[in-house]
Amino acid sequence: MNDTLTLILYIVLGVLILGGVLAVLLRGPKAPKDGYPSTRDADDVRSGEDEAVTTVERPPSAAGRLVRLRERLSRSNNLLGKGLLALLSRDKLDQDVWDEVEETLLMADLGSGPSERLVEALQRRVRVEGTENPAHVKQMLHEELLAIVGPDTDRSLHLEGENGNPGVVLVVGVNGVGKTTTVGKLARVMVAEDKKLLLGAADTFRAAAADQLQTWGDRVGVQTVRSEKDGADPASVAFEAIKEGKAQAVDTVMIDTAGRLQNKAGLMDQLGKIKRVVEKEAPVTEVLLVIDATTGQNGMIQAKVFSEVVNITGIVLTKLDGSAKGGIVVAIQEELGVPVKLVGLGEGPDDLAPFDAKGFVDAILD
Ligand SMILES: Nc1nc2c(ncn2[C@@H]2O[C@H](COP(=O)(O)OP(=O)(O)OP(=O)(O)O)[C@@H](O)[C@H]2O)c(=O)[nH]1
Repeated sequence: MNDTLTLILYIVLGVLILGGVLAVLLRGPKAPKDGYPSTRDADDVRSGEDEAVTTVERPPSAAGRLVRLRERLSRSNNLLGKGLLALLSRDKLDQDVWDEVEETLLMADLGSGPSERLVEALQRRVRVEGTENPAHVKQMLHEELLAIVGPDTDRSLHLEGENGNPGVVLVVGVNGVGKTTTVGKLARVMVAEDKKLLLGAADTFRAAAADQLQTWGDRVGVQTVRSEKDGADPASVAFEAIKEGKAQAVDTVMIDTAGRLQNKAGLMDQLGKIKRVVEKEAPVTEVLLVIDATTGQNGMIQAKVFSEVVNITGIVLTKLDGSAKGGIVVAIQEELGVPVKLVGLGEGPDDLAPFDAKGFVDAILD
């Protein structure tokens, strides 16, 4: 009896010990409450980081964007439109009125040549068509302004290359005009069109500039080629970007350049070198000069200097949402003989629109 009791006691004790050992073994290692302070291998993620890594935005297409952004263009430029229409609604369109019309156009940065031509064309039509009816004159103004902005100008962007090369887009302009922002916004447009692209951070003056570009790229899953060294040779970063772009068979490589240059000789050296070095790998298909629309005459001077240094193929006019001087579109095209291809109408990621002459004139006058 005693032996049986002892045996049962031993069995119960054995089961209890075995159960305890199994419970400890099966529980596994305990993770720290706030996650591990650093990653241990490539697939490991720090707590809270997993979402940031996997969230890639799908930006909207750029088609019809000027229509969405028209309100902003109207808001900043409707004083010009209203001023012109008030003048042209006067009972008598005498020389004083025409002088005031010309002054209003000049104030909106249209430039002296285009302002004079526009007034002459209107005067001629009023005389020939023999009417001063405000609605009719408004229609004439609409048509003549549109003619001067260039309704048939080819404003297509050359973003893709030929013969197996990627398209190479250089984005140039002085600092602060919105270059990096424009590259970021344009990258979104291309991603929306299912294009494969790569960014090159050739603005090596500030590490923050490359960070800013990379942030734009990361949001839409686009890689940025950059140098970790401040002040690295911009041409070599651009070259690496093109090489990588070719290896990955992307459609386009977009290069953001620095504008912080002291003088024309420095600018010429740097942009010239970037272009030369890049073209060892693939031809440059588009050189976009970014101009801040709020800088008026200063922007025009910058445009001239850049156009003497590099062959500009398109203008991006930024901050048109904050400028009442939309006439700069005409002045700059006239001065450089290069079309405005894109306009920036806000700080939002999708506030960049293809420039459309009719939409622009409608926004100012209607
Ligand atoms: N309102 C408005 N702001 C804009 C537009 N485009 C750019 N900006 C703002 O302009 C500022 C300068 O833009 P960046 O892209 O950093 O200019 P950047 O030319 O690259 O300047 P650096 O890197 O210093 O050479 C930023 O605050 C942008 O948000 C626009 O179309 N409208």
